[in-house]
Amino acid sequence: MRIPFTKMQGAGNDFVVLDETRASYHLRPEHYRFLGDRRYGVGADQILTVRPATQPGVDFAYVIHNADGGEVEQCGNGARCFVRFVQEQGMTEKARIRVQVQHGVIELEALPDGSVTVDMGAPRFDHAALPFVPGSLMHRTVGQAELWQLPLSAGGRTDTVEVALVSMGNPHAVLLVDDVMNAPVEAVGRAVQALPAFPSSVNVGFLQVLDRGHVRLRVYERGAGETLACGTGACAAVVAGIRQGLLDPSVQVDALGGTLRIDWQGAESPVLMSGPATTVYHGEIDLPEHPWLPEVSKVAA
Ligand SMILES: N[C@@H](CCC[C@H](N)C(=O)O)C(=O)O
Repeated sequence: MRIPFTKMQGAGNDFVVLDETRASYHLRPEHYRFLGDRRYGVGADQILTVRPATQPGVDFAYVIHNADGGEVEQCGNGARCFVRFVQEQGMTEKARIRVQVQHGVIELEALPDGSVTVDMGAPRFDHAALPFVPGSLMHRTVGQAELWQLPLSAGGRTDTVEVALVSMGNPHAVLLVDDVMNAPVEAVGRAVQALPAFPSSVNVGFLQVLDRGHVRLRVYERGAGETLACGTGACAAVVAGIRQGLLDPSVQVDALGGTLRIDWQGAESPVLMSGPATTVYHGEIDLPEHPWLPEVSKVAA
């Protein structure tokens, strides 16, 4: 089957975008994995599929798959690219769009300067929302945040890292670091994801606070490995920093691939995320009925 696609990126977090508003391709997880593969397919951190809305008062639905083929609840950078996509394809003339994602409805606004602001909804901290199963893990309270001590074993040694847990619809564990460029992002990210306390795995953010309105962030994503930026990761990291009393309500987040602005007034107020969204190219790909990829090409679980 030959299918059209659009390659997009938001702050370097890259996407294959599919339009299923007129026809459904009935793709299986191995197809998404193939599309996301950088050698055998197109290559992307996530695959976004635009579909018709199934609820009143909502403009579109979109479904998100990680590069490993797993479906996920939410994607911040993807939401901004989604808006650009439906505008550029002439699918809507609205500047404000309501869209269904797996975990609810989010609102997006295309700004005249070409950037997009997304209302990502209120963060949640209850364990069921992540999900997080603490068992006998210890925690302490700093400001309004609970910091959980996670034991990580590597090379015969056990270290402990402290994380704040935030759900932005999808799960995030956020660690504070002094120097994010030299943080062991992959080793610690993989070890945290593998803990039984995170039965659905978790996105792991490494946050360096530069000042009360400016941070650096790297994220080891569930199902994609380290990406150049993670929108929900930026929201979660800023929320975690504000709750620990380290950050003001409006923060510039420098990711490896670009800059995002995150605003949060606390409590039940929504997290607002602004940043770039760019179309890279349009193409078509022949999708095998039974795509094959070597084990070695598997992305992080
Ligand atoms: N890159 C994304 C997040 C994509 C989903 C994430 N990997 C997960 O599994 O939850 C973003 O910009 O938010």
